[in-house]
Amino acid sequence: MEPPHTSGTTDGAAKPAHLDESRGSLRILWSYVRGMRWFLAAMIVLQLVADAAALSQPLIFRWVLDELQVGGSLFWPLMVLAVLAVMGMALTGTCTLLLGRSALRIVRNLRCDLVRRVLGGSVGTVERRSVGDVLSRVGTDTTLLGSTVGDALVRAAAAPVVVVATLVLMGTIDILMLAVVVGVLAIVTIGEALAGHRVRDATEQAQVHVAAMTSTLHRALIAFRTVKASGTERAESERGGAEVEGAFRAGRRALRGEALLGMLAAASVDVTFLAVLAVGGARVASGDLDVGDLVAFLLYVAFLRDPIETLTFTITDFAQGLAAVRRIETLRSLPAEAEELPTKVRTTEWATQNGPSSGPGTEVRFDKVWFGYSDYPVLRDVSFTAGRGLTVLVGPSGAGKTTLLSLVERFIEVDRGRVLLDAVDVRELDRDELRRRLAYVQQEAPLLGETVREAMLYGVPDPDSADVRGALRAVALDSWVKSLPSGLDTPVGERGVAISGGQRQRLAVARALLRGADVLLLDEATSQLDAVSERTLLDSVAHQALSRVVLVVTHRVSVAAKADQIVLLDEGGVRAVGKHTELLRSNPVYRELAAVPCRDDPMPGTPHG
Ligand SMILES: Nc1ncnc2c1ncn2[C@@H]1O[C@H](COP(=O)(O)OP(=O)(O)OP(=O)(O)O)[C@@H](O)[C@H]1O
Repeated sequence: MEPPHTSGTTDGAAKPAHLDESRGSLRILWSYVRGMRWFLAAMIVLQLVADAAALSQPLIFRWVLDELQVGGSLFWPLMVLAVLAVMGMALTGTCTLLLGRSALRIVRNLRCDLVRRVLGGSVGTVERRSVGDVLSRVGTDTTLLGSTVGDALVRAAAAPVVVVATLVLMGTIDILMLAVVVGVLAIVTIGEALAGHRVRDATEQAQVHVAAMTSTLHRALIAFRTVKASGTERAESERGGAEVEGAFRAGRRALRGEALLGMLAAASVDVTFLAVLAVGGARVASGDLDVGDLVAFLLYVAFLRDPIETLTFTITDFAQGLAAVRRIETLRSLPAEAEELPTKVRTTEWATQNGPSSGPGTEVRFDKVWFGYSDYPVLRDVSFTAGRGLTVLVGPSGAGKTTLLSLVERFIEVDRGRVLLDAVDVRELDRDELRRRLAYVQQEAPLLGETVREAMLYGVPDPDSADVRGALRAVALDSWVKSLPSGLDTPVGERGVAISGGQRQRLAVARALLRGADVLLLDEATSQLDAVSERTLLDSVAHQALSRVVLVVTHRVSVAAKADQIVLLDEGGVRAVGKHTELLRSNPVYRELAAVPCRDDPMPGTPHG
C-alpha cells in the first residue's frame, strides 16, 4: 500500500468546517485502503452472504409454522437452518481473520511510512515538533486507525444494505406495517445523528488531550533531573494531570453520547416491535394478515437490531479513526528533506574563479553567509575559511556558532552567500555524500546503541579494530573500556553500565574520529570534561586528524590556546580571526570572554604553551 499524499479538503468555503474535515479525512482514509478495494469488496460480499443467511431465518420459521399447521415434517426446515447456521459461523470467522490481517498490514505500512517520513524530514522541521506528540501519532493513532479499517469498515458498509434488504422483505409481507417501521426509524435516526455528532467531537478532543499528556510526560522525562532538582514534579504532574482530566471529561461526554446512541438503537427496535405488534395484531384480528406473516415480520424487526447497532457504534470507531487519520496525515505530509532543502545551486563558479581545491578535506569556507530563522537574522555576512587543523569558534551565547555548523551539515541552508567544502558549494553536493565526508558531534552527545561498541561505532562503516583501539586511546577511554565486565560489548543504559556525561562525550568524539571523515564538526562536544581534559582531548583529536578540518565550538577560551585559528563570532558576524595570543592582545570582546573562565579553567585569559 502506498497511499498518495492528500492534504485535507479543497471543497467550497461555504460548507461547515467539520463537514469538509470529515470528507477530507474520508478521502484520506480511502487512499489508505484503495490498494485493497477488491479485497474489501469481496469481504463485504461475504458479510452480505452471512447476513443473507441470517435474513432467511424468518422465512424458514414461517415455513416451520406452516408445516406445523398442516402437520408436515420439520426435517427439511431444520436441515436448512443447521446449514445456514454453520455457513454463518464459517463466514463470520473467515471475515474476522482476513480483515484483522489486512488491518494489521495497513497499520504496519502506515507506521513504516511515518517512521520513514519523520526520519527523512529536515532537522528544522522535525525538531520543531513535540517528540511526545510524534510518538503518540505513530503509536496510538495508527492503532485507532487499525480498528477502523478492518471489521468495522466492512460491517458498516454492509449494514445499510442489510437494513434496506430487511425493509424490502418486510414490504413483501405487509406495506402498512412497513410504513410504521420506516416512520419510527426515521425519528430515531434524526436523534442518532445529533448524538453521533457529539460523540465524534468528544472522541476527537479526548485523543488530542491524550497526545498532549504524552508530550508533557515525555518532556518532563527528558529533563527529569531538572524537574527533580527544581522541585517541579507537582507542577509537571498537574500539567500532565490537566490533560488527563481533559481526556477524562471528553471521554465522559463521548460516553454519554454513546449511551444515548445505545438507548436510541435499542429503543428503535423495541418501539418498532411494539408498534408493529399493535398494528399487525389488529390486522390479524381483522383477517387481513395471517399469524405466520406477523411472526416473520416481527422476526425481521428483531433482526434489524444488529445492523442498526453496528451503524450506531461504528460512528464512534469512525470518529476515532477519522480523527486519527487527520493526526497521522500531518506527519505523512511532512516534507522530505530533499523537498524542503533542494539543490539550488548548479554552478561551480567558486571553483572556476578560485582554482581547484588541493585535495579532499582541505577547507571549509564560509563566503558572505547570511542566515535567519524565519525573519530573525542570525548570521550576517560571515566569511572565513577553516583549513586543515584545528579551528575554534568562540563567541557569546546566541552568537550563531551552532548555526554555522548546521549550515555545513546542510541541516539548514544559507539565505545568501555560500558554504563551500573544498571549493564546492555544499548545496551542489549529494546530501548523503556530503554527510559521509563530515563527522558531527552534537552538544548533548546522545548515545545510540545497546553496547559500548554499538554506541561508538554508530554510523561507522567497516571499522578496523586497530582504528578502534587508536580512537579509544585518543579520547582516553582505553583503560575504562578494559575495566568494563565485557569490554566494548558491555551493555549500556537501563540494563548495563552507567555512562557519565564526559564518557558519553568522549565516546561520541571517538565515533567522529572513526568515521574517517574529511571534516570534524564538534559542537561543544567536550563541554562536560574539565578544562585540562578538554584541552588534552582536543589536542589529541587535532593530532589524529592532522589532514582534516576540525571545527570546534567551545565556550572555554583556554581550549582555543593551541588552535591553528580562532574565529570570534558576535551578534552573527565575524569580529576577529587569529591566534589566541593575537586576539588576547587586540580584541576586547575576546579578552572579556577569556576573562570569564569556566569554574575549572586552569589558566584563564593567559596564553598556553
Ligand atoms: N531552530 C531555531 N529556530 C529559531 N531560532 C533559532 C533556532 N536555533 C537557534 N536559534 C536562534 O539563533 C540564534 C543563534 O543560535 P545558535 O545556537 O547558533 O547560537 P550559539 O552561538 O551556538 O549559542 P550557544 O553558545 O548558546 O550554544 C539564537 O538567538 C537562537 O535563539
